[in-house]
Amino acid sequence: MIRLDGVDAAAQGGAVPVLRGIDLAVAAGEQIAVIGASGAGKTTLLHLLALMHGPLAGRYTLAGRDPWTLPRRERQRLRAGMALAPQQPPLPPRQRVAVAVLAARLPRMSLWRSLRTLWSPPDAALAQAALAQLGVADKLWLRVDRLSGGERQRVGLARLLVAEASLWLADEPLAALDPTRAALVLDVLRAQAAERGAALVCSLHQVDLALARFPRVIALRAGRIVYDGPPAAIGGELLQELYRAQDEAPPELAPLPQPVPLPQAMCR
Ligand SMILES: Nc1ncnc2c1ncn2[C@@H]1O[C@H](COP(=O)(O)OP(=O)(O)OP(=O)(O)O)[C@@H](O)[C@H]1O
Repeated sequence: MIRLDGVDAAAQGGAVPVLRGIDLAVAAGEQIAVIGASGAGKTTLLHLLALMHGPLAGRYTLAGRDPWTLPRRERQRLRAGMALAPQQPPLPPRQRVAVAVLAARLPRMSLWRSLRTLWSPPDAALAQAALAQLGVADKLWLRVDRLSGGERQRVGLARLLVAEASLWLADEPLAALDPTRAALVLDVLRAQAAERGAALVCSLHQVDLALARFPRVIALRAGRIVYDGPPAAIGGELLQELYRAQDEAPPELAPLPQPVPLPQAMCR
């Protein structure tokens, strides 16, 4: 489905390489977790896969073609086959949840149908079914700015379920959820992606869930893939190495200056 060969890439809006020498293949219907410390390049990798920006070096191949050599329209058509759920879903605050969810289907719709969807969503039942899977069906007609952080995140994920995409990219989809809800939501994402035959690439800080629920795990450290394979072969040493910066003792702080005693007159 997708191949990256020797790819260097900057973060979106950046110019210097954040990812270096990335070799990676994503097959149709595969489920992959991407782990790594903050700043390791997980979001950049997901954005790169989603065709949000091209590589600085190396080659991106989708279904045998390099999308970055195609006309923009053609590339947009390829992009319409992918759905990205960003860390913070960019949902218009005054929009109804039903409209926000169904907006994920707009790239595949005619102009007339997309205008109708935004005005009076004809597929509200579809949005409701997706929201129900994620435990937020009762929010269908609520305004987006009335949602809690965790509800908002699940509305963002409901967009994957309705998007009719063959590649789902979820960037830290559990960040705003409590541990019980996080495991349930991850199971729904995995089951629904499998049912629809979509590949799922998911960046996660919950390493335990990544190792327990995904058949393939990619570990990034400082923009390089340091592991790509089944979770069973990931040892404690590799995990320590991945998150080493977090384990290091904090730098010794210089002592704070002693408070200067105020003159008696100012203390009354
Ligand atoms: N617009 C930008 N310009 C330059 N550098 C950027 C830009 N955006 C992000 N970066 C840098 O790119 C690196 C990788 O960022 P990225 O968001 O991909 O990491 P991440 O692994 O997803 O982190 P986190 O787990 O904290 O979300 C970081 O060092 C970050 O500071």
